[in-house]
Amino acid sequence: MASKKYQTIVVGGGLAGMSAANTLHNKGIDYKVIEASNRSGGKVLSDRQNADVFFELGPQFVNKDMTEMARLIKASGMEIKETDMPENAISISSMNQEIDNLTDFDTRLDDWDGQVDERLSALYDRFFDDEGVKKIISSNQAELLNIHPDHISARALKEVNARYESEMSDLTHQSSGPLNQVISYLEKNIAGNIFYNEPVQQVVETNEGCTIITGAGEYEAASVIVAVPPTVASRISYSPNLKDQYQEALNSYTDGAIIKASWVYRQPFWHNHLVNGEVKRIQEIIYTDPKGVVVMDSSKKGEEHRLTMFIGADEAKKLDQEGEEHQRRMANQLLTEVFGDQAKNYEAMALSAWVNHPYCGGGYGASVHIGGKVDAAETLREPFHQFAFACSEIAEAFPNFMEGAVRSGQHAANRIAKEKR
Ligand SMILES: Cc1cc2nc3c(=O)[nH]c(=O)nc-3n(C[C@H](O)[C@H](O)[C@H](O)COP(=O)(O)OP(=O)(O)OC[C@H]3O[C@@H](n4cnc5c(N)ncnc54)[C@H](O)[C@@H]3O)c2cc1C
Repeated sequence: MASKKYQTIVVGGGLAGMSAANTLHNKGIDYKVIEASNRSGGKVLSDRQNADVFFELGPQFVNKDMTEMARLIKASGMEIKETDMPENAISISSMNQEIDNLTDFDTRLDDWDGQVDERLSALYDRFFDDEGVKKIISSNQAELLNIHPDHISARALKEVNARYESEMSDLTHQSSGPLNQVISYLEKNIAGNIFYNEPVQQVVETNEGCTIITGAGEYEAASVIVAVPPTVASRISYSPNLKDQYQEALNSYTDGAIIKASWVYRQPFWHNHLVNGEVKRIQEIIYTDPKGVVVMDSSKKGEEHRLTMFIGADEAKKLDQEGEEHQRRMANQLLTEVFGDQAKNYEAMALSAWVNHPYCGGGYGASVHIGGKVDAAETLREPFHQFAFACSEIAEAFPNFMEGAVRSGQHAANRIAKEKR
C-alpha cells in the first residue's frame, strides 16, 4: 500500500523527533512524525498524583547552560527553579562516611591520554590505590552510566564527557512544572502531523528518496530523520547503502538500565543527620552494596522536601525481573538502612523502571561498549544523502541529556532542510 509522498518523515516522537519536527514546521517543510507508542515524549514522562504533587518518572534536571531546554520550559508556561543544594550539604556512603573525592575520577579521565582504549573498570584500578575509594567511584559511575564499567569504552566516555559544554553540574535546576508540558507545547505546534502506534520496521533508500515500512503500511518521503536511540535504531532494518554507512556505528552502543524512585516528605530528616558524631546536612548517598545506587536531595528551593534514588546497571536489571511491588520494597529498604524508620513516613512515592524498553532503550541513554567505534556518534551525526539520525546520544553538546536530544533533532532537521532535493 503506497501512500502520499511527504517531504520529510521523522521516525520517533521523543524530544529529538519532536524538536526535529518543530524545526521543519518552522521552515515550512511538509513532514509527518511516525511514533511507535501511543504518546509522544519518549523518556520524558511526568506523573501527576494530585493537584499539588507531580513526579518526573524520566528526566528531571537541567542547568542554565542547557539553553534550548530552558527556552522550551519557558515557552511551555513554566520557569526554571533552583535545586536546593547548599554548599554545606555533604555526600556520604551508605556506611555513613563522608565522601569528598567524587570529581577525582573525571579529572583523571580528562588527563588520561586515551591512546589505547580500555574497559572503564581498568582505569579505576590504575587511578586509585585505595579499595574503598575505588568502590565508591565505580558505584557512582555505574549509576551515572547505568552500565557495568567492565562493558564501557573508556575512550568513548572521555569523548562523551568532552561534549558536556558546561562547568555547572547538571543537577542545579529543574522545571517548575511537569515536563510533559514541554511535550504538549511541541505537540501543539505540529498538531495532526503525528501518527501513533506505528513502529517503523524498515527504511529503504530509493532513487527518489526513502520508503518507510511500518506494521500498518508504507510511506514515501524525499528525506527521513530517524530520531530514536542508537540501540533501538539498530533493530530497524535498512537498505544495503544505509547499512554500510551506519550499521557498525549503531552496533557500537549498549543500553543502560535505571530504576528511579522518588519520595515526598513533610520533614527533611536528612538535613540533620549524624555523621561521625556531628550533625550534617546530606545531599547525596552513594551505596556500594548494591553497587550503582545513589540517593539525592532533589527538592526545589522553597518547595516540598524530596529524595530521589537511582538504581543503575546490573542491580536495575536484576530488580527489573521482580516487578514493581518488589522494586518499591527494595528502594524503601535501602533508604531505611541509612535513615532508619523515619524514611518510611513519606507522603507520596513514585517509581519507574527503564530497562530494555522496546522503543526507548534503557537507562538515561546508551553508551559505546568496549570494542565499539569510539567515534560512532560522529558517524551517526553526519547525514547520508537525504537520511539523518537524531537522538541525545549523538548530540554535539550535552549527549545523554534532554538538551542533547533537542539540539540533535534541530541539527538533523537543519541539515536535511539544507540538502533538500
Ligand atoms: C530515569 C531517567 C532520568 C533521566 N534524567 C535526566 C535528567 O535529569 N536530565 C536530562 O537532561 N536528561 C535525563 N535523562 C535523559 C533524557 O531523558 C534523554 O536524553 C532524552 O529524553 C532522550 O530523548 P530522545 O528523543 O533522544 O530519545 P527517546 O526519549 O528515547 O525517544 C525515542 C522515541 O522514538 C520512538 N521510537 C522508537 N523506536 C521507534 C520505531 N521503530 N518507530 C517509531 N518510533 C519509535 C519511541 O517510542 C520514543 O518516543 C533521563 C532519562 C531517564 C530514563
